[in-house]
Amino acid sequence: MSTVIDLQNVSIVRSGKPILDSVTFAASSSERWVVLGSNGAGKTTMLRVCAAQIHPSSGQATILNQRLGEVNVFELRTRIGFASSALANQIPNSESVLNAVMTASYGVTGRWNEEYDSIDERRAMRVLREWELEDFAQRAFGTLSDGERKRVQIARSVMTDPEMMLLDEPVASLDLAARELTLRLLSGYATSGAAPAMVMVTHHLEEIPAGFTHALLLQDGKILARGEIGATLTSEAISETFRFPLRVSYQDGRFSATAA
Ligand SMILES: Nc1ncnc2c1ncn2[C@@H]1O[C@H](COP(=O)(O)OP(=O)(O)OP(=O)(O)O)[C@@H](O)[C@H]1O
Repeated sequence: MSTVIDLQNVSIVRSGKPILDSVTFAASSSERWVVLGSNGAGKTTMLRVCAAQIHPSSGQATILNQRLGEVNVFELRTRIGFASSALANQIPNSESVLNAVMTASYGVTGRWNEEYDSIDERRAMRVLREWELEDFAQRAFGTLSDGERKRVQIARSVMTDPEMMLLDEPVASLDLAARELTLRLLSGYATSGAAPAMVMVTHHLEEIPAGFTHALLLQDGKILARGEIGATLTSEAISETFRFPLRVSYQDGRFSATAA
């Protein structure tokens, strides 16, 4: 077991305001974290620090044993799987699904002049199969439904066999069937022995895949609570996080919340 994320007093300041405020957080390779918080709490910002996409304004961020500010982030990013809508928006609509996944090998979103080996293509096809996307391999990315696009984002993020996987709202806005299919696949991946460390951002307890082990609650850029998932996702802590009285339930590995 090794530490994959080590944030020490990390602050991110934008327009003179701290949007992450002295965050100290560590995650190890055997942990699957969910990050919850209301709109604007700083979840995506924190995930982008972990993805080596932004540097702390102050404090230290060490990702996969590389300290941000002292390393080539382009190399580091190839070791990190990152699935987000912002990244998916950069994939050209005309790109085939196979290419949308395969181009992750080069850290690019559209195919240009890179030379791919047949091994890249075989791996991309295997990843598409694992995420139940093989029938879409030759379809243009722009013709997919939201649910299919979200799964392509995830498939793309695992293409490089990453040492850490970061997911920004991987099932937000999906219909019930698409959400449950994606959560089942994510849960299977999270609980397979080969899975890397995972950190997933979401707004909804219903969107936490079974098998996630830890939770972190953010509010106004600060950590309110963190720890083992069952002990952290209490009605009290979730009510405080969302500043609304909520009751948390747990059944068959899944959490849910309703107004108290
Ligand atoms: N470049 C920027 N300049 C100024 N403010 C910013 C900048 N980037 C983010 N913010 C602000 O920082 C806060 C945290 O943003 P972030 O996207 O991390 O929140 P979030 O918890 O992911 O929110 P949501 O759940 O709505 O996606 C927000 O209030 C946002 O408006």
